[in-house]
Amino acid sequence: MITVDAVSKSFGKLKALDNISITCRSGECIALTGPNGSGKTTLIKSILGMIVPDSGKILVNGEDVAGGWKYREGIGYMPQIGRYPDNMTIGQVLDMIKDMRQTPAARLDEELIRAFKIPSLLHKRMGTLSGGTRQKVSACLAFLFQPDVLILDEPTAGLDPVSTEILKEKIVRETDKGKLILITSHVLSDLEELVSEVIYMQDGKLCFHKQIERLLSDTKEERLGRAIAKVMSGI
Ligand SMILES: Nc1ncnc2c1ncn2[C@@H]1O[C@H](COP(=O)(O)OP(=O)(O)OP(=O)(O)O)[C@@H](O)[C@H]1O
Repeated sequence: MITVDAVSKSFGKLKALDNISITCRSGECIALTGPNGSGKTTLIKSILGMIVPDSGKILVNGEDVAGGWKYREGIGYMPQIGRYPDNMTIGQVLDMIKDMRQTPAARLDEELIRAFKIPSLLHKRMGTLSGGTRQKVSACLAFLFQPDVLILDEPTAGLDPVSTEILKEKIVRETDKGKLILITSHVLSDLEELVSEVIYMQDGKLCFHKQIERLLSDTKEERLGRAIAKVMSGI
């Protein structure tokens, strides 16, 4: 569970987060969406402890994120652009991260590694990978340690259609197991089969946080994109 309580963050005069309060519960797959520059990445980075808010409080599974890094072990994070040492191979990156975490092999989730056929690519150097293969490595790492919370930033960007389906099916399976999954994406058509709730931000403010069925029934729309457009145009 993630609780964001009255969080604000400014960069100079710009309020990137303006008094945001939201609660995200386990077993939900939540779309975090909004226009470019609305504060989504700033919110995610604040949850991950990569940005320190000016005010407010964030709890992840009951732990204050300002209180130390231990809580991060419970979060799998797939960044928009994964950055890895160029001269390491995929195999070395996977081994290094497994070594750092010291998780017993039996507790690793290697389902995506197999589904994306990563074992045949282990010898490839990170610096030579295509954008999509790099995304696959990031996805594998996000799910590897079976975290309770997954934060996926534009997860399907750059993935081919087959890999997108593999990742979407994985997201559904993990949500059904009771994980909390927060996804930012501009590709709403990719999200509508997955998500149970939508958080919409604009200009650093929370515009709404609704269950998807409620959003669709309130707007009498069948498509997520049209429903959001209707709410935001005030119809
Ligand atoms: N480190 C920073 N220094 C200054 N301004 C920043 C910084 N990080 C973000 N901003 C600004 O804060 C605002 C919110 O940015 P943010 O990246 O959170 O938006 P976003 O909703 O994730 O956008 P996108 O959909 O384009 O990824 C933007 O105006 C951005 O320029």
